[in-house]
Amino acid sequence: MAQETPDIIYTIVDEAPELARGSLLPIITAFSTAAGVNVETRDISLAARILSLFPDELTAEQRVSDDLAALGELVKTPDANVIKLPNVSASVPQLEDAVKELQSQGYAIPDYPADPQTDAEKAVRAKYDTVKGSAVNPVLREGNSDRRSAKAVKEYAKANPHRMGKWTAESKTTVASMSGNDFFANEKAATITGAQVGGAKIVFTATDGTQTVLKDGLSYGEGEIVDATYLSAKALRDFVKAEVASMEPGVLFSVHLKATMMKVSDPILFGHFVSVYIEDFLAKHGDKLDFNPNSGLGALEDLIAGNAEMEADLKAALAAKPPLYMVDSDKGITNLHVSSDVIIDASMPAVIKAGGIGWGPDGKAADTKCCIPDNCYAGVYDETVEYFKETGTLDVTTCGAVSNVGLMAQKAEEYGSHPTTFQAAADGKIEIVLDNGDVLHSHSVEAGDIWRACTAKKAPILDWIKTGIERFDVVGTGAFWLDANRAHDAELIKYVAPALKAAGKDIPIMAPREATRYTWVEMRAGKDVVTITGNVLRDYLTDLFPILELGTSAKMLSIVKLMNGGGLFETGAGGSAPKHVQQVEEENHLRWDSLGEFCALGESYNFLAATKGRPKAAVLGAAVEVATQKLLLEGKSPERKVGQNDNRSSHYWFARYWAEALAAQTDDADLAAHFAPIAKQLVDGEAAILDELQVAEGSPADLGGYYHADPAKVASIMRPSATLNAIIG
Ligand SMILES: NC(=O)C1=CN([C@@H]2O[C@H](COP(=O)(O)OP(=O)(O)OC[C@H]3O[C@@H](n4cnc5c(N)ncnc54)[C@H](OP(=O)(O)O)[C@@H]3O)[C@@H](O)[C@H]2O)C=CC1
Ligand SMILES: O=C(O)CCC(=O)C(=O)O
Ligand SMILES: [Mg+2]
Repeated sequence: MAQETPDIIYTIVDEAPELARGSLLPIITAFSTAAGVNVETRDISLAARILSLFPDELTAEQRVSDDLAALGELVKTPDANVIKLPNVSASVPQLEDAVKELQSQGYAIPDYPADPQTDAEKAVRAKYDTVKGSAVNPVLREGNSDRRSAKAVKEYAKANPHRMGKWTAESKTTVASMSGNDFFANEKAATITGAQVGGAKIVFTATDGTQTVLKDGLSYGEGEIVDATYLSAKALRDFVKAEVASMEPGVLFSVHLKATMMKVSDPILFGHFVSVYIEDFLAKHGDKLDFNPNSGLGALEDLIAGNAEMEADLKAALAAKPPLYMVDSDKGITNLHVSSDVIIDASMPAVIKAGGIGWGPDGKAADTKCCIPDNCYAGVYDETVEYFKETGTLDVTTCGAVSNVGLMAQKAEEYGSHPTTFQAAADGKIEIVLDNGDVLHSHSVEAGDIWRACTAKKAPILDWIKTGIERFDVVGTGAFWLDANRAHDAELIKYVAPALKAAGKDIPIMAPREATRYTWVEMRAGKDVVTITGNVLRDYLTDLFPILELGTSAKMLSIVKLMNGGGLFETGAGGSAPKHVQQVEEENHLRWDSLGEFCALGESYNFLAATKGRPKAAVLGAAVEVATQKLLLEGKSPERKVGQNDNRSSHYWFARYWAEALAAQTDDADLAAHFAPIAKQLVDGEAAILDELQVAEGSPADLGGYYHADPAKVASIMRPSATLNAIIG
């Protein structure tokens, strides 16, 4: 890292937002420089994170610094002002692809050891495990989450409703969950106090008495909520079998998990769905193949490619089961292809937005059974599905805005649990043993069961309650989503209820299912509603409501108020839209909407102005807001098809409106004088610029790599207008 902390750090990431950065960041940098604001980048892409693991294998020129680790330190300081774009949370197949790509580019990094045997392989695997799954967000999110739509964005969505599928009472779409023995049912929780404060370990004791320390060196503080639970593998398999057996004709089968964030537990859950679905095939060929069902059908197809008998048997095994919900029916990619393809926070809202519809192997829309095995949060989707069956499609022209305040800081709750999640190697018990000798939690488990421990620390809890109350005061309607009948939530309520009483606030506390219905009813009546939730619901709800209200969660403003005073401004609430990259490769049209980036940028300037006394940053921020509103009103956001506005042309309009707003403002005469001629050039150059941006559209684009694209190629694809480049300078 540079000696001095930059005013603003903009992240280098992957996939569509990274392509968008290629065109947007030069504009941001040029405008910032004019106001004396310095913007630097830090690379948190999957490729960079992989390369930073192996300095010894790389040449001096190839080595990259561990920017994520440096940022992880920065966010603990008041100086942090980071704009964080969505990045890939890699599944194992994605990680393997990225490694192969880097090797093909001449980086001598080791293969990903799928089944490490030697110590050397185990060491390599341990390194790769640190970049697997959701490995960035938990490091940077040293604060709680505040996500909402900017007023202009919401008003635009009401005036320009997106397409929605029709909900009818006859829909056969359902949500199916286990009847017990899941994480929800088996949860135990306690709040650490007095002599319990201090170290702890997690110990597995097999039925024959042998003990294994699964995790040592844990440390719990005063007031920290610690919970533990497990999900029975046997109960899960029984559930999957029963749900497959009870399918109605014409309905698609699907499973919705979060294998990226829950990178230890959910790939295993996914694997059970895969192995039940192709049980006939595995019974016949399983022994001959080195196949781990957790990797999905995509990996199996690769493994048996060219073996006609196995290919035919796999086809027959799948045909013997109900039709699967498809990720991409044109390409034959099913729900069970790879665990990172169907991510619940995006996939369930997509089904609901479409009117309870998924796409089947025949490419036709159909009702869908959505399996969400664990009951902790499945009720949110079940209640939503039932609510829409009863009440019909949401009217986006009249509904209110749903915002969220989420407990997230310091790896709160399930999303911090991967280091303390284990699959039981045999029958026995798993316990959390405190240094004072207390057994905090104990569970009897069977081989294969998935056990996990989660924590929520006191300071983040108190900050979350305070922020929740503040937002409630602004919004006027809302609730704390906590279930008094769930062990963890009951401990949290012991914080929330007294805090509400002390503050004299009458904010309801409701279990997720009840709160879901309450929120739909109120927002449908036109009221704005704030949902004050834990970490998982923060993630789920900030996709669910925006995807229905705004068409996409990419348009959300996503602020992380860091605990030590800094600011982290995430762009949107959604992901990195891999489909958008494919479209660029095929026909050089990027439909990624940078609205989330615009919102984050405005906030970041305002934060800089407020915390560092930088009035010029405030002028930039105010002008960003004016430009964003105008862009929406003038309909200059990206559209889906070649020849329409795309990401690049929308950035041109953004730059132009931004320069015009800076030229027109009267708070800073120097900036007005600087931007007046730039605004004029952008106006005069309109025809030439739009023409130059259009030229290559419709033909394939070579990015020189997927995870590690060639910066020169990306720059030339994303900045094809010489006229615009000359003006931006
Ligand atoms: N904060 C983070 O870092 C996050 C990262 N991810 C990562 O993103 C990847 C993809 O996840 P996935 O679940 O497919 O979700 P995405 O949010 O990437 O995509 C879902 C769909 O939402 C629409 N969409 C999303 N963002 C935009 C945008 N800016 N402009 C226009 N449309 C948009 C697209 O619809 P359409 O195709 O119809 O245009 C897209 O196909 C994964 O690798 C995941 O790990 C996911 C969530 C958050
Ligand atoms: O980190 C991830 O994998 C996803 C994060 C996410 O979906 C969110 O915060 O909304
Ligand atoms: Mg999310």
